[in-house]
Amino acid sequence: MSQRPYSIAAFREAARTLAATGHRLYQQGWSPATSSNYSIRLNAGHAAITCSGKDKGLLEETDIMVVDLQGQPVGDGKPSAETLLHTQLYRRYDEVGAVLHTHSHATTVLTMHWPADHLTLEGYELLKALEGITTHDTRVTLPVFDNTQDIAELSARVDQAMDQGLAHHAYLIRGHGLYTWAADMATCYRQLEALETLLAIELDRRRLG
Ligand SMILES: CSC[C@@H](O)[C@@H](O)C(=O)COP(=O)(O)O
Ligand SMILES: [Zn+2]
Repeated sequence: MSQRPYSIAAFREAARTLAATGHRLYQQGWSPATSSNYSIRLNAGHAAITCSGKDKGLLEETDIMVVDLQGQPVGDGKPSAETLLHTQLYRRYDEVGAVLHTHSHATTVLTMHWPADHLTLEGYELLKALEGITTHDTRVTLPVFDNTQDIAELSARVDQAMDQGLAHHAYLIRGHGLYTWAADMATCYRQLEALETLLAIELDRRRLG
């Protein structure tokens, strides 16, 4: 009998956390129409991730599966179409323990209406919700990558940008959404909530002119 390459207890806890996270993010309006994907690292070589095409407002523990860090399924299930954007982060940074991806109104309008390849958040107290930031007197630059259906190609572009020192807490994909990552899900959720709130504020401020 072959042994699972991860702890079943760790998987069950991750599946519970991911399902609850989906409910919260759906209620915020940041994960509509089956969009978004979420993951938690299980160990050095595996992550629990949402299966593809699931309604995040109704997400269940059975909608979570395991992939290796090459993005290959371990066991049954069809992993998120964007799995490689998660595994790129887990492979690159040993300290990353959770990844969240959302499709909010604000990230979509900001990246579709303004053609810039980055978006800057500066001077906001809420930036202190991001890992490692201790003052409002700071600037966070989020790279904006053009969207594609070739996720392997996009994950290579993200990796190259990180080689150049870009993308410390999060990045945006044009007309698509936000990816953010942190050491654990509580930190990652806090960071996501801060970023989505600040991006909605940024959109309002630009509308006001
Ligand atoms: C339903 S449109 C959104 C998808 O194309 C995709 O961007 C997404 O976030 C969800 O894909 P999934 O394969 O369910 O993880
Ligand atoms: Zn997406």
